Amino acid sequence: MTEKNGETHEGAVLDFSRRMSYSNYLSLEKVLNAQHPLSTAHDELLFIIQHQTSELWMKLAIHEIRAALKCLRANDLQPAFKMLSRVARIFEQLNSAWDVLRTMTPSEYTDFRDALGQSSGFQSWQYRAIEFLAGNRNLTLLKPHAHDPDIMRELEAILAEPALYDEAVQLLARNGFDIGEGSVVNPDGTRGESEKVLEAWAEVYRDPRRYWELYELAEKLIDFEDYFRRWRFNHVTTVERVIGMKRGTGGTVGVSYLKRMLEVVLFPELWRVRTAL
Ligand code: HEM
Ligand SMILES: N[C@@H](CC(=O)c1ccccc1NC=O)C(=O)O
Repeated sequence: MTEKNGETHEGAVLDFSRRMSYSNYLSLEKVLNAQHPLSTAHDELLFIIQHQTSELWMKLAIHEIRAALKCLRANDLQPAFKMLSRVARIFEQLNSAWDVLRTMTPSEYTDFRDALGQSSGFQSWQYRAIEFLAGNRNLTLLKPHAHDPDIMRELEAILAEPALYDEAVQLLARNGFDIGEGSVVNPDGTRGESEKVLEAWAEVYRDPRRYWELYELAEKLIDFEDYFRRWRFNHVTTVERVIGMKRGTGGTVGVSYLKRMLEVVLFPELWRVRTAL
């Protein structure tokens, strides 16, 4: 094939003056011009890109969880399984990404930490959205977003709907199990334990063949929480490695706060059922 400038390359289209190109389709102009370091420190670009890519993967996780919720509500479990598997894989991707950030030493981080002011991952609204979607709903954590009506609307819309775990427990009810009052929500938005919900899951786990879809759903949720826990663990370990026991820019005590978050359980009866079998 001959292009009008006379050059060819393996039949590839070479003239994009009037066609949609790779960059056009992906809005790379915007994405690749969205890194604005505030210092001259070499590692600040790593820090920014690490967070931006994490936020992009979180955007996809939110998209998948919301779609999975719709499917569960419609008793359409197979597509929900596929989406939940994808969410776990996204977290696996986020977990591997810590290896890149860990190449940054404490001295290298100190070179630009002051430039971050009081900004912190604590203010990641997409991270909160994922926690809220899963079922961990601490309303105090809406506060850092009170100044932004668009984000507040988005988070409140998520809070207005049942969470992933509520949908799973409702599915138990629709399959004839007695779930009592359903999943227990503690005053701080974390999940407590219901004996009835535990007993229902125990029945499912005692006879997986009979309740295969509920069993598969439970295992998808456990998989998701497993990867989510690994993310929290990688985060706190990286933080300790980089800033030790310093207070966080977001105002918390730092590592001790993050260690406490390791104890949060998203789907309590699904973990306890293992002991009950
Ligand atoms: C050197 C790297 C990092 C350090 C030193 C660090 C430090 C911290 C600290 C100290 C906190 C507690 C809140 C505060 O007071 O600031 C925090 C929270 C948080 N960080 Fe990071 N972080 C790092 C990397 C990341 C990355 C790559 C992400 C990915 C998006 C992230 C997301 C978060 C989130 C979501 C929270 C809130 C956790 C919660 O409330 O449970 N952080 N971080
Ligand atoms: N909380 C961190 C700062 C930090 O890590 C951060 C700052 C701005 C944007 C994202 C961040 N990442 C995770 O918390 C610190 O105390 O050093």
